[in-house]
Amino acid sequence: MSGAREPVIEVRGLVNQFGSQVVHDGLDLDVYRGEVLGVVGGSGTGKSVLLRTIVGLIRPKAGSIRVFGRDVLKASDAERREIEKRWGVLFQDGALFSSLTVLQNVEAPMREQLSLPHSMMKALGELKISMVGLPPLACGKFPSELSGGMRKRAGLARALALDPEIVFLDEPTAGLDPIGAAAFDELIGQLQKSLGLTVFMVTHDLDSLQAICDRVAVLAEKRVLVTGTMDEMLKVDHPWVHEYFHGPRARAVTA
Ligand SMILES: Nc1ncnc2c1ncn2[C@@H]1O[C@H](COP(=O)(O)OP(=O)(O)OP(=O)(O)O)[C@@H](O)[C@H]1O
Repeated sequence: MSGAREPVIEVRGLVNQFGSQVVHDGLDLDVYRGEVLGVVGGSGTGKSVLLRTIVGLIRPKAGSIRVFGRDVLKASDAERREIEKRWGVLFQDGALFSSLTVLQNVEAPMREQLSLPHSMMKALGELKISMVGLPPLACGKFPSELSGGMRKRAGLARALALDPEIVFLDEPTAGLDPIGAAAFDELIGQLQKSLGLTVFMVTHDLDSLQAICDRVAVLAEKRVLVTGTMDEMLKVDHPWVHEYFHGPRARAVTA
């Protein structure tokens, strides 16, 4: 993680509500440039909703979200497009277009955002696909022809299509076997270091937290209850945090 703590995402007083259900109530969070932040919390605490709100898929009821110092909720459409070019998102299921090949999926954000000759997009797409450890043969395959792990990698290649500064990952290792999950963690860690990425990662995976996260943010009680390193999490006196970081699964990871 870089020494200067420059916040690239600043969330303040966020309120999200669906009908009578308040999911976030005054949530604050900073994400610093170059860090890998793991976002954890019990099921339904609003981790995915937080990610989706930051990237503009959910409009919050109240609060402010600054990304790269700009208020994304008040940005014009043109400003938003400029900001969106600077991040990539990997959704839980990869969210690939099923009717497009892997290469066409990776080219899609380039077609939308850049005006480049097709030969250049193809070359860049192939580069991203190799960066995530997929063989060249994968370029011409459709998502349905890939394993779950390969689909995640293809989704990651698409998230990297525009050379983003921030990557948002929603439970990237969910559904992978432990070896596949460890390999995916290693890939994210390597890419983060070599590309200097800031990573916002929603996860349930204690191995991922231990392996690649610089800091952890715990969602509970409709807000970010606490942030800190894994070591700091061990000292937090809160029932859910204690159970999560001291439970049998945690002991196996931190031992
Ligand atoms: N578009 C929506 N409309 C209505 N309710 C929603 C919507 N999106 C999410 N919710 C509700 O908001 C709450 C938080 O959902 P979210 O998916 O963020 O949880 P999570 O912390 O990511 O959970 P999990 O760990 O189980 O994936 C849930 O109760 C969910 O039903």
